[in-house]
Amino acid sequence: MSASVIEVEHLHKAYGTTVAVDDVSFTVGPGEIFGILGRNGAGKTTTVECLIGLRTPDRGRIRVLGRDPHRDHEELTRRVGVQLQDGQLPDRLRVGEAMRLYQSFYPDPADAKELLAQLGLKGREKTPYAKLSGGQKQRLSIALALIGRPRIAVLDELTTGLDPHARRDTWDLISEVRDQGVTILLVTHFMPEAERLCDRVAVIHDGRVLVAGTPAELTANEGQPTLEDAFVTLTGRTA
Ligand SMILES: Nc1ncnc2c1ncn2[C@@H]1O[C@H](COP(=O)(O)OP(=O)(O)OP(=O)(O)O)[C@@H](O)[C@H]1O
Repeated sequence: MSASVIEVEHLHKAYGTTVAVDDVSFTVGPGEIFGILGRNGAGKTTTVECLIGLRTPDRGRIRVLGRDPHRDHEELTRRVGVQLQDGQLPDRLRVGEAMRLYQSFYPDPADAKELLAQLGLKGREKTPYAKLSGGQKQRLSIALALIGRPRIAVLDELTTGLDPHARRDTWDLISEVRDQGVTILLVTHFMPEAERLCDRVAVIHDGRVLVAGTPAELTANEGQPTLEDAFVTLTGRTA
């Protein structure tokens, strides 16, 4: 028996001769906001894609809510919300239509109007996806990740492209979502976001976990003033 909602043990994944993930292990507890940090190409996306069943690991064991992401993909799809990357929705799909479409995938979806208002998209229901600004697209992708009332939300580059006001509103929303018991996996290079939101983080470098702990532990262990300084020191040292 384990209390973890996400367990990754000795994950390994290569693309041909490129080893993207090389023996990555970590666990995430219920209601935690867990950050996966790393430079470009570190192996973050590959790790997350294995976690949500989009890729099959070469080796290692993954359990999400006690299930195997590959074998139990369909069941997990209903319980894990994933933020889409830019450009993954049809240009002509309207905001309200996208929300209704995603609501139809889940047994007990959240209220679309309320969620859009929380994300600053009130009154945008009739706007086609292509006519949204970059920040509005980003906020719609967060709304779609949360519409199914997931047990786990996987958020990749949560606030990239958002202005400071929208970013702070989004951070507040994510904190509220977590307070409702949702576990959050946050993939980011934006250290102030990780410092502000994450209970624990893992720094991935060249497909391996360099360190894991609270942002305060990592910062203190490196003797640095901020998580960003600690991150640069840690990942620069091994470059
Ligand atoms: N589909 C693919 N085919 C071949 N190589 C890939 C593929 N996807 C990723 N890679 C390689 O695997 C390594 C890890 O990539 P990954 O996308 O997991 O990193 P990342 O940490 O998410 O990077 P970024 O922050 O730039 O998104 C990189 O060397 C990348 O070039």
